[in-house]
Amino acid sequence: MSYVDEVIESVVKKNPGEPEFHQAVREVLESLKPVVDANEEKYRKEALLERLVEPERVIMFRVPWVDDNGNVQVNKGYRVQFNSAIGPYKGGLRFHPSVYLGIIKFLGFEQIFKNSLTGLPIGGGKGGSDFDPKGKSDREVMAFCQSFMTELYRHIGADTDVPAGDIGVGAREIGFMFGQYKRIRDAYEGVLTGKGLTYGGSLVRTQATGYGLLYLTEELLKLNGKELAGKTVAVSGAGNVAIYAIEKAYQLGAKPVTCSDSAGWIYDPEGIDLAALKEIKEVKRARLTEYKNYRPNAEYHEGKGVWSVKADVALPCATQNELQLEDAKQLVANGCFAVCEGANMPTTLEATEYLQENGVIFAPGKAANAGGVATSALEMSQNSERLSWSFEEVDAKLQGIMVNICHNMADAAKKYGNEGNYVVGANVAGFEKVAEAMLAQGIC
Ligand SMILES: NC(=O)C1=CN([C@@H]2O[C@H](COP(=O)(O)OP(=O)(O)OC[C@H]3O[C@@H](n4cnc5c(N)ncnc54)[C@H](OP(=O)(O)O)[C@@H]3O)[C@@H](O)[C@H]2O)C=CC1
Ligand SMILES: O=C(O)CCC(=O)C(=O)O
Repeated sequence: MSYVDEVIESVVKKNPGEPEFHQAVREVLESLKPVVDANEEKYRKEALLERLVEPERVIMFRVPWVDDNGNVQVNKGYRVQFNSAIGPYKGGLRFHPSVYLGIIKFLGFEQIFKNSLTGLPIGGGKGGSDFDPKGKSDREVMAFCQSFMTELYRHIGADTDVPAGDIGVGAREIGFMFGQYKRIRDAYEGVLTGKGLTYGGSLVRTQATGYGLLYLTEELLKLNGKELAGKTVAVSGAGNVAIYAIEKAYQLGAKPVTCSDSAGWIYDPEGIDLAALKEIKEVKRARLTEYKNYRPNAEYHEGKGVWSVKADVALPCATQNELQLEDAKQLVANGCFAVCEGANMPTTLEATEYLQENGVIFAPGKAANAGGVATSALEMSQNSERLSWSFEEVDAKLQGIMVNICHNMADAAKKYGNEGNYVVGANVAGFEKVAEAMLAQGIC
């Protein structure tokens, strides 16, 4: 059995009941085989892969809070500090009822390579809770966030671990958590990113993941002799990533025609009405059923279905494993030629293989959605120097980072004989720096 297969087998055995974590490890390690084969003796001697797949620290805690009826509620809280070889742990917090340890571990593991790809000094971490902010009052969300931070504060810090948002965690939640950290620690520091602009946030962070996704998509299409302008785009999700992906798609001359939430999806052949979408999701925090009030001619369907629409480019921006083999088949049959992942691991392994085998340009999330965390790292830099950069300056840096990621993953794929396989390219390019740093730092 190869070294890679041995480690995958042991991960499955040692981490039972965590299929998303197994999936993420398998995707990364399988594609690293050429690099691992070339360095097997050294890596085995140092147990490099065994250390890579084991988080440096896992923190799990109780989060008690009182709801608006005076009842005590209890949620689970997590922070997985996965790898600090190249910098302080960095990665978002997810508040969603589906959260359990396996989800946080898969996200933390992905984050190691994504953060490395940005070229910035940030390690990999992730956290969250099974708390569902949907339908809760602002006071309930505040009570939860304050309780969550009352435990988390002792494990994080501007130079140790810097959380940010993810599903269910936006500016409101970050604000409540920042306030509580400051109060307990008596320290005004850049301990979270995605902060509001009045208290240390960075311009462009709100837009960064969606914008970055489109910057990378445009560059990757160019590399493949195609262009984004004039193309029809299918987007899933209706949250932070999806909204700003749609905004930048318009700015780059494309036409986004779909979006979705966990209840249903919209097909608007005239192009998604961005102002309506922002009002429904960012202001009213309402369901997509409301979209018909703004655009009576658009279609609303319950359940899943975004990938059945005819589109040139698909941008999954909702959640893990939302694009499955049957969806991939529909996309290919409808002439889709590029899939770039805005969400983390939205495409199953079988669907990814099918898309690649059918000549679809496929950009994995750890490269395509790295603009969010990259801009978070720019927020950390601004906090450290106690300065704020202009929108244009941060946006230009973001664009430069995404273009670099695109070329680095394409070059790495080519170097290891897998030209055009950007899954291999992104994993190899992200891994090489982390591996070198881990080897240089000894057994730790
Ligand atoms: N925010 C960021 O900077 C970054 C986010 N990502 C990834 O992008 C994805 C989206 O995150 P973000 O936009 O921030 O999150 P949001 O919470 O802002 O939006 C998530 C969207 O996806 C939908 N969704 C979430 N879970 C499910 C589910 N189980 N089934 C169907 N739909 C679902 C939500 O619908 P509903 O409202 O009905 O729940 C919502 O429309 C995630 O995979 C996240 O990890 C990656 C890099 C950075
Ligand atoms: O901005 C960050 O620190 C993290 C963003 C994130 O959660 C992600 O990249 O998946």
